[in-house]
Amino acid sequence: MKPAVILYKKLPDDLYARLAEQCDVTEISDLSPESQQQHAAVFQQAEGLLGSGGKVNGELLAKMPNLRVCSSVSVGYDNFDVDALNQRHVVLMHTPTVLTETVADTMMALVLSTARRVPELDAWVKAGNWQKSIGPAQFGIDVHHKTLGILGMGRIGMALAQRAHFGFGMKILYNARREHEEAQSRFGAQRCELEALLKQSDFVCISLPLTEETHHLIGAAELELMKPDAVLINAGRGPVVDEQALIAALQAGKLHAAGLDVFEQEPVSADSPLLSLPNVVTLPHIGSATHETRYGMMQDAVENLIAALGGSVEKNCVNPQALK
Ligand SMILES: NC(=O)C1=CN([C@@H]2O[C@H](COP(=O)(O)OP(=O)(O)OC[C@H]3O[C@@H](n4cnc5c(N)ncnc54)[C@H](OP(=O)(O)O)[C@@H]3O)[C@@H](O)[C@H]2O)C=CC1
Ligand SMILES: O=CC(=O)O
Repeated sequence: MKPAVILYKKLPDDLYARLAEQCDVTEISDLSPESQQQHAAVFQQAEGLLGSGGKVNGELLAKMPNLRVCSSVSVGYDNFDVDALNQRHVVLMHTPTVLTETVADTMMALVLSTARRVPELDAWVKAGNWQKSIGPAQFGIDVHHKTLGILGMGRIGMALAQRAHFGFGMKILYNARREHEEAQSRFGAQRCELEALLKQSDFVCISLPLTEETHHLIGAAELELMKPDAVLINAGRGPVVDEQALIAALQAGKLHAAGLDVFEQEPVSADSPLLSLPNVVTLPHIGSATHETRYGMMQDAVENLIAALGGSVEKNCVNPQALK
């Protein structure tokens, strides 16, 4: 008999067919309490769960006594209670690597668009304001040969460093829990304490996961350490930055600009002051959102689920120890 699987994300037809060939699939819209109530019997039976977004915690696991594998269409897994999964011997699969280069492209886009004020000046031109030669009021700041500080020198941090160093001649600083020798040898990247990185960087780029340690890692005190003409880029998770502190720092002119792909609350509230500050570039969490990469992530998530349901967790598993 095929294992019962809940799918809470739309898949392209070919990937749906591949999943359905191996699993007995029930599609639902999301993991909301209403959905859990409406499909209680399906949750009760399911051995696998595939999708993205939504909290998977002890409360949900209690409704899924047969669950063996969760497969997330994301690399970040802060919405999963991994301790609760481990206790229940449920393995969690995710999609690192396939999205790395695309997310690094997005971060570089935020670096360039904040420095050169691309969205702001685009709106200015389209509003008919370009009536004579531009002057200092339209100038930006250079990116090339500046110092880029990376918080979280993992897969995405490395791909960003590659672009910044080889493409833009930038000096690379980083903060991570351990030394990354490859970053040193490939990009001459220097590992720094957080305080030194914040003081020295022209661009501070966050590619950190959200954990208890990284929650509000960047608050008022940290923003105060940054140069007044520095730019903060966050494509990790919103709550790594204390958003109220960031708003206050931007309003007080303590930073040159911010580029944000992630927010404390998503979608960001329409009345957030971040949306009316001209020096803030906002994106709707599109780090990995290209047709090619999103397809690749869904494909990996399907294969990860099938492999893990068959007992194979060599690749893309967050908690292989849960199988023991
Ligand atoms: N905006 C978007 O659309 C996307 C956002 N993301 C976010 O990016 C994150 C990173 O992805 P990826 O690069 O693949 O992950 P990795 O696991 O490869 O890298 C994470 C890095 O963060 C470092 N780190 C973790 N905790 C701390 C800490 N407390 N202090 C300092 N450094 C720390 C790790 O350090 P060490 O090396 O020392 O272990 C590691 O270098 C994801 O978890 C997700 O939240 C990912 C994809 C898309
Ligand atoms: O935010 C996206 C992810 O893959 O993590």
